[in-house]
Amino acid sequence: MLLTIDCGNTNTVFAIWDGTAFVDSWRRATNHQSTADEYYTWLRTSMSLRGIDVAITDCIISSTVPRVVFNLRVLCDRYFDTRPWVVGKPETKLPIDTRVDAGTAVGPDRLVNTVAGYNRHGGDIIIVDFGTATTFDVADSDGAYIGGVIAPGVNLSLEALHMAAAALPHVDITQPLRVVGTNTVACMQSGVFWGYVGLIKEITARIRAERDRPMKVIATGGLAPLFQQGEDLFDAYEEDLTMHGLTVIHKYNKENT
Ligand SMILES: Nc1ncnc2c1ncn2[C@@H]1O[C@H](COP(=O)(O)OP(=O)(O)OP(=O)(O)O)[C@@H](O)[C@H]1O
Ligand SMILES: CC(C)(CO)[C@@H](O)C(=O)NCCC(=O)O
Ligand SMILES: [K+]
Repeated sequence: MLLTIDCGNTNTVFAIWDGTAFVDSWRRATNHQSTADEYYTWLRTSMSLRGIDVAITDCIISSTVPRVVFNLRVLCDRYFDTRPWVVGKPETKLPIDTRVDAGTAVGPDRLVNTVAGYNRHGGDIIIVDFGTATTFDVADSDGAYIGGVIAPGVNLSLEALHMAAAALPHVDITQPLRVVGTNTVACMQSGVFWGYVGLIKEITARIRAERDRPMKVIATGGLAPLFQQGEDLFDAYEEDLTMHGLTVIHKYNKENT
């Protein structure tokens, strides 16, 4: 069985792939101080709580936080007796090209999303991922990653208002009924929600114009469904896109090395 690990700046998701489907997945806060022993104890407990007793033989990691990779490597080595594939490391090959400025270290999550999007939908697509940051990744007609856009994440935008302005509270994102807020919380939610709808529309329209061709927009990340409500922003929403990409990259490396 394959263990796929997607480590973002906020959350780390572990999933088990049986070659055909995901058996289950678990999410925890990203913390570079977590040790291999802590990961293992937590994972074992999480698995047994769901009645899952399978042997992990392979592992692949995508991490936007370089510091956590060390302990995840130790986890794989000590407890699963396997050397993990780490996306972004030279020994882990990608089934797509990367055409960006020399010296650019593209976030592994963005490369994985592009692999997954191309695998499911073919080329000329835009992938929007609502994580800590909101990223737009552009795949060429041959699936190559050719760049994209990085915008502040939805929760980060709300948090920034709270952090910087003494009178602005901590609020959660939701779709406001009206644009004109009649209280502080509603005003903040309106600014971020409708501002984001505009951001998504404008950026995808400009990418299509710049590329001068039709392009499908695939969304992933926990907050994507919120923005899809009543708006025609995405052609598809795929919750498991990053995890799917990890399985594709793992298969590619198993078959080509
Ligand atoms: N309505 C909502 N309001 C606030 N948060 C939400 C809502 N719906 C889903 N979420 C959150 O969205 C998050 C989805 O996680 P996702 O993996 O897409 O990105 P992340 O974990 O925030 O960022 P990163 O991957 O960069 O660590 C979850 O933490 C979930 O709690
Ligand atoms: C943009 C984030 C934070 C999104 O998770 C991540 O992909 C990252 O750290 N990227 C590095 C810079 C880049 O992708 O160009
Ligand atoms: K993510």
